[in-house]
Amino acid sequence: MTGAVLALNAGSSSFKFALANAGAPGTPLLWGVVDRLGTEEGVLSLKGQGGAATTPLAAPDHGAALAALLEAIETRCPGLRVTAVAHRIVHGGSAFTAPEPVTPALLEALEALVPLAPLHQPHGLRGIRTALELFPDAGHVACFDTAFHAGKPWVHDAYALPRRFYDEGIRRYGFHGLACASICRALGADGYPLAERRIAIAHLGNGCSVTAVRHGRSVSNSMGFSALEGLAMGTRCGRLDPGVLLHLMRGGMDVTALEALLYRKSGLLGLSGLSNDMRDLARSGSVAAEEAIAYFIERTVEEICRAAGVMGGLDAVVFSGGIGENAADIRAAVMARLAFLPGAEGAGLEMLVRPADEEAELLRTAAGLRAAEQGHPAAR
Ligand SMILES: Nc1ncnc2c1ncn2[C@@H]1O[C@H](COP(=O)(O)OP(=O)(O)O)[C@@H](O)[C@H]1O
Ligand SMILES: CC(=O)OP(=O)(O)O
Ligand SMILES: [Mg+2]
Repeated sequence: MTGAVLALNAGSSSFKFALANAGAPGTPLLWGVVDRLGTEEGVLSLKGQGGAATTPLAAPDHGAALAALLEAIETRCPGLRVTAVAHRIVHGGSAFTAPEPVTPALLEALEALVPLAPLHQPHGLRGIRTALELFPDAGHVACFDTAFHAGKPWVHDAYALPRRFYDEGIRRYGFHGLACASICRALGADGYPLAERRIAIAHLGNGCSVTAVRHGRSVSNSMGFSALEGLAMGTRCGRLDPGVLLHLMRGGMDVTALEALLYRKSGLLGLSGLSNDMRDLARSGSVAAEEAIAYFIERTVEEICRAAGVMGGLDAVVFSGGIGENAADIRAAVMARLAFLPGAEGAGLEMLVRPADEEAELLRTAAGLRAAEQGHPAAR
């Protein structure tokens, strides 16, 4: 009996898990998500062992979501021995560019990055602490959103500040790396000629980014030092002239108020005055909701064009994330604007849709960790 591996993924509007036999991480036994965190329409969805089910959860926060997920695992897979847990940690900073076994020193280092990812890092770390208590005999490994982008060219890693700031870690790290890695792996498995292609991964969820991927490697990501830069997101502002920050600070706004403004009150929510959720905006019909959607599309087009420029051309756009996977009208609007781009061998720009399967990457890593501990060749 090899035991089971568990993946925990704390997103900004969702908490997800997947559970698989250690010997078959590619076919999860049970998968679940608590979605629409912080709203009255929270919902727990489960698939796999025990069948598909959805249950409403009023105003769940990340803590309540994690508890509901762990309870579902216990109820649906009683007595299962979890031998390894892989955790999505959004920010690895400059020190962590590959999966890291969880140790007290690692937790301390990751805690120091909480201010750089306030919508994610505390919840990822909460997942680790809770799972350490629940599965004390399992191996735990932290996997970083930033890691996929770690090898990108310096010009896409630096801000034009004095050099010492780069040396101090003020860099454009980029995020959504586990999602990008899962998409590249899935494309490769489908026989897509990734090694010869320039693709833009438009990860459009509650957090949104565009990654330029050439020959299967990240060249640039629209997010930067934090997961604030780039596209307009559910509640995050994306691109903003830093002069606005100076102005607001001169007007008396402190760090706490600025953080709340930029991370929690802006983006689709701020523009529409209604909701961070594209589903709500799509059915609202209000002028402000329409404008928020138009703004979202415009920024997405701009960032995909930037990716094309960076790679000297573009062969395909891959849509993923809650919006990218589900909102066909948003995809169509973005692709219509990009129709002028020639695509591979002049055949037109290709559009692909792939799930952001961060859990798949995490399960693979967890299974590899276990195999490595047992000296098994599958660890390679
Ligand atoms: N059917 C849908 N149509 C349009 N947008 C959707 C749909 N389902 C989800 N979304 C959007 O996706 C977002 C959640 O994206 P997701 O990638 O699951 O979350 P997270 O960024 O928290 O990981 C929601 O806030 C909503 O804007
Ligand atoms: C990094 C990030 O924004 O992640 P998510 O889209 O899961 O919130
Ligand atoms: Mg996500």
